Amino acid sequence: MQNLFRIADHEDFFSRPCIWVNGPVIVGAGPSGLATAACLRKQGVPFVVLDREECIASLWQKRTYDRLKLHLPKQFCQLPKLPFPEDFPEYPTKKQFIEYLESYAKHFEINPRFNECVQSARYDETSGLWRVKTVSTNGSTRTEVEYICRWLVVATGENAECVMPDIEGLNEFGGDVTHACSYKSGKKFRGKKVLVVGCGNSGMEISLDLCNHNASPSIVVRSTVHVLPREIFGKSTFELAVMLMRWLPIWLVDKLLLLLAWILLGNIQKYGLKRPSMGPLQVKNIMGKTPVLDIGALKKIRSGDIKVVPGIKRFSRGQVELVNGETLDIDSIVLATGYRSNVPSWLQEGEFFSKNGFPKAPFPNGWKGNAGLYAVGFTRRGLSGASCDAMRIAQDIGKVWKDETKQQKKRTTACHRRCISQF
Ligand SMILES: Cc1cc2nc3c(=O)[nH]c(=O)nc-3n(C[C@H](O)[C@H](O)[C@H](O)COP(=O)(O)OP(=O)(O)OC[C@H]3O[C@@H](n4cnc5c(N)ncnc54)[C@H](O)[C@@H]3O)c2cc1C
Ligand SMILES: NC(=O)C1=CN([C@@H]2O[C@H](COP(=O)(O)OP(=O)(O)OC[C@H]3O[C@@H](n4cnc5c(N)ncnc54)[C@H](OP(=O)(O)O)[C@@H]3O)[C@@H](O)[C@H]2O)C=CC1
Ligand SMILES: O=C(O)C(=O)Cc1c[nH]c2ccccc12
Repeated sequence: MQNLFRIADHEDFFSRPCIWVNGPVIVGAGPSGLATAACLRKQGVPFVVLDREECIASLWQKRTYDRLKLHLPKQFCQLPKLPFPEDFPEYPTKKQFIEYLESYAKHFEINPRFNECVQSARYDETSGLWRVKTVSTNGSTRTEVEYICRWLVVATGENAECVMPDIEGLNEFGGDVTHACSYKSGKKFRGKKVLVVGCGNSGMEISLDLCNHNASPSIVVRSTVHVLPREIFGKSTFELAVMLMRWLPIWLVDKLLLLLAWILLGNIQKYGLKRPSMGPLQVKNIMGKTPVLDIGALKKIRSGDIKVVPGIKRFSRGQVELVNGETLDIDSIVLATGYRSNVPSWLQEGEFFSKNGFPKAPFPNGWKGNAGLYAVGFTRRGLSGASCDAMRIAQDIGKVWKDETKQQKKRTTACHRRCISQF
């Protein structure tokens, strides 16, 4: 590793080794971190990528179910500078997407430092540098390291932690309770009555998967939900929306989408699926809540194979009591209650990021903070938003890098910071 070196005489109180990074530290080796690293590579800027897991794209490799496919067409999901292979289908499978990400990392020679969980990062005013502390564990051995760098790229994602709801009686339930991030397939739920809590894309697709494995799912819809067909007259709904957005205001695109959804799906409210008063794209933009792109759950709801139930009042042993007073016997619970950012738990900064772990400035301005701080993949616009951020960040850092390299060459002075040394 050429752009790292250990500052042997600079260890802190707990003899945590300090490592100088020549170039930015990127926290997270998911699609966002990989895209940023690839764009930096193209600019000739060295970098270090850190990830808490032992693989790239850990969300996709370890925390998603088997039947998952990308739900936006492939052209909206590929990362910068290396398109998907031509033989990929319109909606690549999770396996194909992971294969693509692996080859992407290889192509751009991105070798993350795995098993490095960032515990804190703070900007040191005196030195003008970022101090990034990590912990790695190997069995009972715990190693702490501090990385020191000039630029910090936050790429830990919108889905870093699972949201576990605090519902009365959940501890007394007694049966199997799984978060969507640990759900793999409906195989082990065959013949079981399963309560799926949450009706986003995860809750809907898991309910469908449970049906396909001969389980009996009930899905909790506690508030409202936008369901759209994944395709409208053979064309991707998302693609259609992107096209319409070029000419029309968002509220009008929303009205058209809802009209088309009504023609194709009919009135879904009669099944317990009440729509928000705001349109689907506006809800996504303002609240960050993704509309459900239906791939078959609605048909099962219509046929009664998936039962829609209102909010939960409380759980008791083997049972759930709903807000309408109904009580259901259930064997298992799947919590498809969503995810959250973990940035506030480790980044010691309050100007650029807000308390919810997202940049305060909305898209397209949430990628650059002060003092060399950047964020990639917090746009609520999926993989295409992450690609946009990555290109902007690499260009921004690349410009400074190139200017300084030019100046250094002119002066022909050896710069300590830029010296290429061995770790
Ligand atoms: C089930 C599911 C399906 C999706 N499908 C689509 C889709 O079809 N199209 C689309 O555009 N978007 C989709 N998304 C949105 C999703 O956000 C992106 O696909 C994508 O994974 C985001 O990439 P990311 O790199 O920003 O975050 P992630 O993929 O979550 O990667 C973040 C990485 O940071 C690491 N990390 C986190 N905290 C730390 C820490 N403290 N220290 C070190 N490392 C850390 C994690 O281990 C992880 O590897 C989907 C999301 C989910 C949950
Ligand atoms: N094929 C694909 O590409 C897929 C993509 N995804 C993406 O992953 C991201 C995360 O999706 P998802 O995991 O569905 O999370 P979401 O945040 O989209 O949905 C969470 C759901 O849980 C509900 N909820 C939360 N707490 C409770 C509670 N206490 N009681 C009842 N309901 C509750 C929410 O209801 P409320 O709205 O009332 O708060 C909401 O319906 C999204 O961007 C999604 O598009 C997910 C799956 C598949
Ligand atoms: O799948 C996701 O989570 C996404 O964020 C992809 C996405 C971005 N913008 C959208 C609008 C409608 C449906 C999905 C998306």
